[in-house]
Amino acid sequence: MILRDLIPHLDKPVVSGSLDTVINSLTYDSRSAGPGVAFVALRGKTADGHDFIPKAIAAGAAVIISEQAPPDDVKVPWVHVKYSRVALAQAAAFLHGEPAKNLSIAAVTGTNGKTTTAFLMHHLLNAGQKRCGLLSTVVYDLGGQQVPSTHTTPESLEIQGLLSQMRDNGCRAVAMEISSHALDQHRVHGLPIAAGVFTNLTQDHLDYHGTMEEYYVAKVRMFEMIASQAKGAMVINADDAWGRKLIQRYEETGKVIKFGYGVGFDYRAVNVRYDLTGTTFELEAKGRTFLVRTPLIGDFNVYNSLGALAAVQAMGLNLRETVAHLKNAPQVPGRLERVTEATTKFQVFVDYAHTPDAIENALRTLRALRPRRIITVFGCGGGRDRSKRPLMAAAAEAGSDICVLTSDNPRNDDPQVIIADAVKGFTRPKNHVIMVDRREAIKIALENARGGDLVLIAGKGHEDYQEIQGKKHPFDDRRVVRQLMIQIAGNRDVERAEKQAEREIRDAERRRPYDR
Ligand SMILES: CC(=O)N[C@H]1[C@@H](OP(=O)(O)OP(=O)(O)OC[C@H]2O[C@@H](n3ccc(=O)[nH]c3=O)[C@H](O)[C@@H]2O)O[C@H](CO)[C@@H](O)[C@@H]1O[C@H](C)C(=O)N[C@@H](C)C(=O)N[C@H](CCC(=O)O)C(=O)O
Ligand SMILES: Nc1ncnc2c1ncn2[C@@H]1O[C@H](COP(=O)(O)OP(=O)(O)OP(=O)(O)O)[C@@H](O)[C@H]1O
Ligand SMILES: N[C@H](CCC[C@H](N)C(=O)O)C(=O)O
Ligand SMILES: [Mg+2]
Repeated sequence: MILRDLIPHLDKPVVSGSLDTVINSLTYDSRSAGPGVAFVALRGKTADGHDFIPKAIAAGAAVIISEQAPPDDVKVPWVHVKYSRVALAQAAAFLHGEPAKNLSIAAVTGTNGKTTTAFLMHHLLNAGQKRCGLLSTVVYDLGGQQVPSTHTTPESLEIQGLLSQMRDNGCRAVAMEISSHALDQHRVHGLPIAAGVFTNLTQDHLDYHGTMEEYYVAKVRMFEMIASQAKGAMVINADDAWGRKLIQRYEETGKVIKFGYGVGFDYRAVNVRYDLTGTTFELEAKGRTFLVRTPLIGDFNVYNSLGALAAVQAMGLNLRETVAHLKNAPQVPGRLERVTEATTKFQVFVDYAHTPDAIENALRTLRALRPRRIITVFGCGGGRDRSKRPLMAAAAEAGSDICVLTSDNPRNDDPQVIIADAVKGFTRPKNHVIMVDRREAIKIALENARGGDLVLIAGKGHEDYQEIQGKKHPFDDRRVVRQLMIQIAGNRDVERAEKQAEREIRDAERRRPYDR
């Protein structure tokens, strides 16, 4: 494209230089600027892209897009805009041929349940004959082709590139998680949302947003986007206090769909029952009652199921058929994923609970399975909201018989300091063990588990690494559990135990593949 074609797609740009300048691609990182590339200067949390404009020019950048006016002596074509993150989203959409125009977008935001809800919507849309892509914390699915996920919601430039590949692969819909960071940083600017789900809001990311109110304000942006569109459904958890605030704010738009357990909600669950193999409940919606079965367990997965069902129904799928498809929902990797067989003496679950609320919910769900005791292994992430650490410990202690406090991803923090922060949340000194090394901590839990017990390994879910001092080391809770179980059962040959664990993992993945 040439600069002239791009200009009408940006908000009030002030342009200097030749409008016939050719632009082949965009970047927001000076290190990948070069001839034919337009460099967009973003203000970041740790650096300011404007400081790197001279570097981008030295590398041969074709155009600069910036929140600063050009200096007098500059020779490179320059586009001065008010918000460069918005300009990046607009330019990326144009460069990729506006892929969102060909895709129906099912979005989900909230503190917990985004990945699970996105997986469910992806599964239901695919099963309902709308070939569907997926943007999630766990994986990006471009319509059958899977690529590793870098962010829950990547930068707008990456989003538009991924959406264009989905479109080219024949997708008609996409299920995507929208994080509060993405909303705050305009990563999803301009995307038309057919249905947007709000799961809940509880403490997380206060390191970034400062207060719960600010965190909520970021989430509101997704609903502001839907409110400003001609169409679109707002699917909101009406049992959540922040959800009710959203409902009040948008009720008059006529776009709100309420879900939860409350009487009179548009999608309401009653008579919920669950066991190790799944959950059954009655759905009251559209003046009818449907018997729903899902392989996901727990009350919170009832919420995730309700949100997903309501969203895809609002997007035009038949509710009765959709309810039937929920039976075959995939295991969401690392979300209450049972690593043991139903016949094993004690059960082990791996779960991604890394907030106080998620730990509380995961433990309440597991307690309802009536185990003899619950042993919980958990840690807190480094480089993240420090104030959630003691709250996570308090939630773990309240729901467990024994806690093994260990490391999650320490990142650049000192693991001992993280543990010291968390320990402050414990009230009963005798019910916890501290073991910094996560593998050893899991071993302690497994060695101490007896018949009828249940072990929860919380925090890392699907992650296949542990980040220590900026370096990612291979570490997958599910693999580690399998290896240790084999070793504890008598096969002390570590190499053979690892091989056997790999075979078991392959078998488990064959039995319960996630949607492809
Ligand atoms: C806190 C946060 O969201 N940071 C994101 C942000 O980085 P930043 O603002 O810190 O960027 P920066 O390092 O200050 O640099 C500013 C600009 O200068 C540029 N730069 C920098 C150096 C240089 O030599 N040249 C140059 O041009 C950078 O490319 C950037 O454009 O913008 C970057 C580019 O888009 C993101 O990659 C980065 O995500 C980081 C890696 C991150 O960890 N983000 C997490 C917290 C996040 O976004 N998480 C949410 C999920 C949370 C949840 O729901 O649980 C997510 O959606 O994944
Ligand atoms: N609706 C829900 N309400 C409360 N807790 C939930 C809910 N759904 C899932 N959880 C808990 O939160 C954990 C994370 O779930 P999930 O990955 O679906 O959320 P997420 O919002 O995508 O998280 P992240 O922002 O970190 O990617 C789960 O492992 C489970 O313990
Ligand atoms: N999206 C979350 C994931 C946290 C996962 C947990 N394992 C940790 O490292 O704290 C975050 O980036 O804060
Ligand atoms: Mg997620």
